[in-house]
Amino acid sequence: MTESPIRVGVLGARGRMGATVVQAVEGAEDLRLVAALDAGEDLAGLGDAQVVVDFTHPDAVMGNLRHLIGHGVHAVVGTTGFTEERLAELRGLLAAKPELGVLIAPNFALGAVLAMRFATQAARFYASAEVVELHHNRKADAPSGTAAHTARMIGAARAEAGLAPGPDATTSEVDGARGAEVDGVRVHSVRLPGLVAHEEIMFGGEGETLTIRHDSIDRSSFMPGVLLGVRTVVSRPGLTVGLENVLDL
Ligand SMILES: NC(=O)C1=CN([C@@H]2O[C@H](COP(=O)(O)OP(=O)(O)OC[C@H]3O[C@@H](n4cnc5c(N)ncnc54)[C@H](O)[C@@H]3O)[C@@H](O)[C@H]2O)C=CC1
Ligand SMILES: O=C(O)C1=N[C@H](C(=O)O)C[C@H](O)C1
Repeated sequence: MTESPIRVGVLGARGRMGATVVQAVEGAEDLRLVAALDAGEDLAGLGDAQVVVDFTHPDAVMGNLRHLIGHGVHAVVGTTGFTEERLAELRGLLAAKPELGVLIAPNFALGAVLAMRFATQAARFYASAEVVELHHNRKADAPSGTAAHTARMIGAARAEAGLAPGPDATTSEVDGARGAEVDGVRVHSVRLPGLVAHEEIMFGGEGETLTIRHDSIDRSSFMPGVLLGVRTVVSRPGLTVGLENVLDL
């Protein structure tokens, strides 16, 4: 007996990512697109979607998730802007819906997930680490969700290894020249037309540096991860943050 396709809705369907997800879902035999909504459209239009993919805006995503969880719909979320407070609220909402899954991934590209994992492995061996992320100039948030997630993973690995802050002789600085600090790791954001999504994770130690770089040169790079998320989330209850958990890295 063949299984019926998973019914999928997309929020942010007219955006750069949402439109790409709509195409990817339409091209997958085991998935069926049942709704494609954008800003200003009633969430009732999601109909009988089992899983909703959200690529909207950091200001919109929590409202969408409250609605989805309230209506018993699984969610795969690429939208950025998640803080510990937001994650705690979602865990609270999901506690009342033990069968429901929400997967939030700051980055759905396989290479980006691997780069973060490699960086976490390298972190304890180097005195200093800094992250540079480079994106198209229509991006709303800085630093990128990926860079913030990377910095948090490196920060946790450094703390576990008992590393002191990296040596830095800077005594005078133009505001922002040394980037933003996320969990003790400096993060620098570049915005340029022509770019898609890029990240360099740089480590410095005694007489050497290590650079781990990932480039998404097309938004199709995110689609295998998004589709994997849709297929996985229906049988993965609770809140999962990071595609690395689905890939068992
Ligand atoms: N996790 C990942 O792998 C990736 C995450 N992103 C993130 O996804 C988000 C969207 O990125 P883009 O597609 O480049 O932005 P975009 O601006 O091209 O698209 C966002 C779309 O969402 C719509 N929207 C806004 N509020 C909405 C609401 N309440 N309900 C339904 N639709 C709404 C907008 O009208 C727009 O069409 C950003 O947070 C970005 O950082 C982007 C690429 C990959
Ligand atoms: O806005 C984007 O484009 C991207 N957003 C995500 C992020 O903020 O990390 C993922 C990827 O970098 C593309």
